[in-house]
Amino acid sequence: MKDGGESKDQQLTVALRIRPLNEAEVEEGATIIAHKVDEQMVVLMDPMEDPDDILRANRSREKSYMFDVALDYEATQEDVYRATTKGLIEGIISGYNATVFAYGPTGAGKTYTMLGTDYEPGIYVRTLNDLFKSIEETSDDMEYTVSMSYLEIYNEMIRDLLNPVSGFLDLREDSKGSIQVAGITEVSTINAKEIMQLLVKGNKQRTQEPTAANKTSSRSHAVLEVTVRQKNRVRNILQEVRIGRLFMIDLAGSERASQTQNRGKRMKEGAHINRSLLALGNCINALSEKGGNKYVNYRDSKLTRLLKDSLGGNSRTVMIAHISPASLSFEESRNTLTYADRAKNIKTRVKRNLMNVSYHIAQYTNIISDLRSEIHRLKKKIDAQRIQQTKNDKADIRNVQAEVQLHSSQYDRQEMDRLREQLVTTFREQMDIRRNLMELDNSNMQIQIDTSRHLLAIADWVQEKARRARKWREEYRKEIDNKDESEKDSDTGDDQSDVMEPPEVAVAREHIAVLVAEQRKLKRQKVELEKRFSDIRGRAQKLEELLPKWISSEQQREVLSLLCKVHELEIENTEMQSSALLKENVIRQTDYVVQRFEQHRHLCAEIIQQQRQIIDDHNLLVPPHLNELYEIYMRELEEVSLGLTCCFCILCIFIAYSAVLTITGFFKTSSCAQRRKSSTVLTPPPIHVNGMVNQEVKRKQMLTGTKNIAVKAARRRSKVLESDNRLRILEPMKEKTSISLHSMSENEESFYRGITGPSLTLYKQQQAQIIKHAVSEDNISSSTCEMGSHGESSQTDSPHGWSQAQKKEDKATNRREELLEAKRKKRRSRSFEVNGQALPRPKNVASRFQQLESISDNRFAVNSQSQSRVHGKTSHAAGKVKFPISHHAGT
Ligand SMILES: Nc1ncnc2c1ncn2[C@@H]1O[C@H](COP(=O)(O)OP(=O)(O)OP(=O)(O)O)[C@@H](O)[C@H]1O
Repeated sequence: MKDGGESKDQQLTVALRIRPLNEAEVEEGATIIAHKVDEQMVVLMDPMEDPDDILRANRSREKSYMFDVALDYEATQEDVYRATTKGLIEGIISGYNATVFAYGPTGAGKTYTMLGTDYEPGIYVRTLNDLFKSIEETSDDMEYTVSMSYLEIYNEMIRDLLNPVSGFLDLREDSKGSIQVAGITEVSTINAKEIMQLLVKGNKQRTQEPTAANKTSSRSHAVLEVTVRQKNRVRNILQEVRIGRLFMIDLAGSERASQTQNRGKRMKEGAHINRSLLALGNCINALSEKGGNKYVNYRDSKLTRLLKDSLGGNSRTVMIAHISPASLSFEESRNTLTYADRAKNIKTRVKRNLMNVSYHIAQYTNIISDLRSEIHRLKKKIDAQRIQQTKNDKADIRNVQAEVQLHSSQYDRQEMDRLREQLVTTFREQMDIRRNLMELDNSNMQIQIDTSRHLLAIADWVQEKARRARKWREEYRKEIDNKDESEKDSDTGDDQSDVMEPPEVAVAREHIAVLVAEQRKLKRQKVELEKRFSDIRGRAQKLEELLPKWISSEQQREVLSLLCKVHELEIENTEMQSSALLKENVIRQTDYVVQRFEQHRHLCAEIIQQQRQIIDDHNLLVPPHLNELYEIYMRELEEVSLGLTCCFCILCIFIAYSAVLTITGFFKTSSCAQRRKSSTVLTPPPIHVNGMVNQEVKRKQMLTGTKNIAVKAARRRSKVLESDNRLRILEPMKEKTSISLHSMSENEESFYRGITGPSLTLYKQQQAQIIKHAVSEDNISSSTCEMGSHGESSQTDSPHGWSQAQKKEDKATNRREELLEAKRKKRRSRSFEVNGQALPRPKNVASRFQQLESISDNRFAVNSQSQSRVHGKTSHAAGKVKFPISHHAGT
């Protein structure tokens, strides 16, 4: 399912209805305390107020409330319907979700509003009538299907009101996060009359008991769901299916035990009702809080779980609050008004539910139906042939032999019919399994997409945390600067930025765990299905082999083989559909991967900027090739109004840049100097070079927020790379890293020796390991390594080494380019793989990958050139370069 258009925030509409005073209330001498002042305002007066009581004069509990609509005893059912629900119908038909729910204490008139009476029908009937009218008006162009379900939540259990014998049902959250009632009866209807009959039938099943507060008190929450699916009759290439859902909910009334005088079973019901309404109240409270990270606990009751989308998700929602005007109900009315008042602040985010069904899939369906009619025709032909043959046999008196053989041929025919039946059954079974496998693949894809969505939410939080940590550090640094030296020594500077993880992130983690479990389950199911499929296929093949033995005429044989062919085609057809859907999902999955790269880019940019800031702030001298890399990075930023592809190549530069920082131990050294200057030290992330972490750097890293972000970023980066090996991101990285390692000159090495002193041995060991790893993993990187090292040695060994080295470098660059081109070709020809299945690569994804590949390759070329330049420069300018050692020594 795809989102249709933009989503927009929408405020919950709150209406208030005051019912007329009833006989019982009049008998008890109640006065009217709730008044409608105007179309939107109501006033509730305190019945305890005594105008002559001077002491209470300033403690008035009279209060006025504003709502979207205010209705009193004068309002008819039609008025209520028009003011609250009529406006939703157009939206439902266009594919929006909507909810109308009646809220209020027991006996306040909720069922009257929603269901009404035979003479004064309520919102259910009026809405459905109008809905069908609208459908009829547009049915020339549009094709509609309407289905409905009706359930009640009684004592925290769900009952199907259209099929009460089905027992209690469970609520399940599907992979898209929307709540479904497992096993609920969904009746497809074609007209309003039928839906009304179903409604009446369902209502009879609803739990209703007389209580002291209401003779026909509903002891359950009733939920009527109507789903409208709409699609254009004229077929387009991309056919849209709009799905609008309407929930109409008649809640049970909140009640006070004293008022209802309930005992035993009734009291238990009341407790359940109150519990779920309390949960609803809590959700309303949480949702109505403005700003901040609000956590809404929908899980406390079935009612709130079911209303999740209506309250906080994708739905236009109308709440009709009900109160009695009687002075006896003051407390209940006040509570209801307070909740309704809060509910006004709730915002939902509505979007149209569109499903783009590729018309090609519809075409495949047409092919299937064509094939079916072909099968039908062929079967008829077989029968006709059989009759004809029998007639001929009887008419031809000369063929005495045929009479003799009649028995045996009849036996043959029976046997063949049996065989044919078996064949058809096995084909049908195969088709079913194929379809199930297709559905499993789809669900699996959906799970992967959802997992990515949740991972993104977690990644967002990690970034936010890093931002907060940075802010805190800056403030802390400022504070430290303001303090004098003695205070600095005593101040340990505990990190105050450690903030609690928001509930959404915890929920995202929970969801991921659930999704992983679900994925495992699907995998098991798939294995089973595949096994069954291969068994059935084997059986079908055996049957096909047996066929010719039982067939008496050539014509019949042909017909039957055609029949088989038809089934084969049908199977192929299903496979095509499956692969089309898979491709669509792969595209969506790729979008998520791209999003994740985008996030990485932001993180990388931040780290680079921060590190650069430190270098600038403290006038640190950096090795020239590092500067070179930084320049390329900055150029890259300036050049383009960065598209997606650039985030990838910048990420690569960042990796090379950080790898150089890490490998050279630059920050190790500068951090020592830094530490003496200030208490805040930032270190680069431990970069995974061909899967290894520079342990020395890791050990030296200070306990700052940067470390956490960097470690997480590195981990995430390596995960992303693993997960999408099609991008072959590691190769340019490896190449870059190995080049940066090997293109280091003797001078540079001595420079590092000077800086790092004792850690040089360790650094050399690591370097050797990295190179070994790179060589064993990739031919290209190994060849570049070799080339790099040759260039170096000739450069340093010979006095005329520069020109020779230059030539060798050029040769090496050419060789590298050749190898890359070969690799690129190989990559392009490679098929697009999903779950081990080879698929042709979809056009737009292929072009996106090509962009990424070419940029990464270009980047590599530029980078390797720049490396060569750095190489040359360093050896020439060795005498001029002022290395950080002087800075270090100076400090
Ligand atoms: N606006 C109204 N006009 C006339 N009668 C009404 C109105 N509202 C409610 N009533 C009557 O008041 C009585 C109680 O109403 P209703 O059963 O709808 O209350 P309720 O809020 O659904 O109660 P419960 O939560 O106990 O089910 C019914 O007899 C109903 O006909």
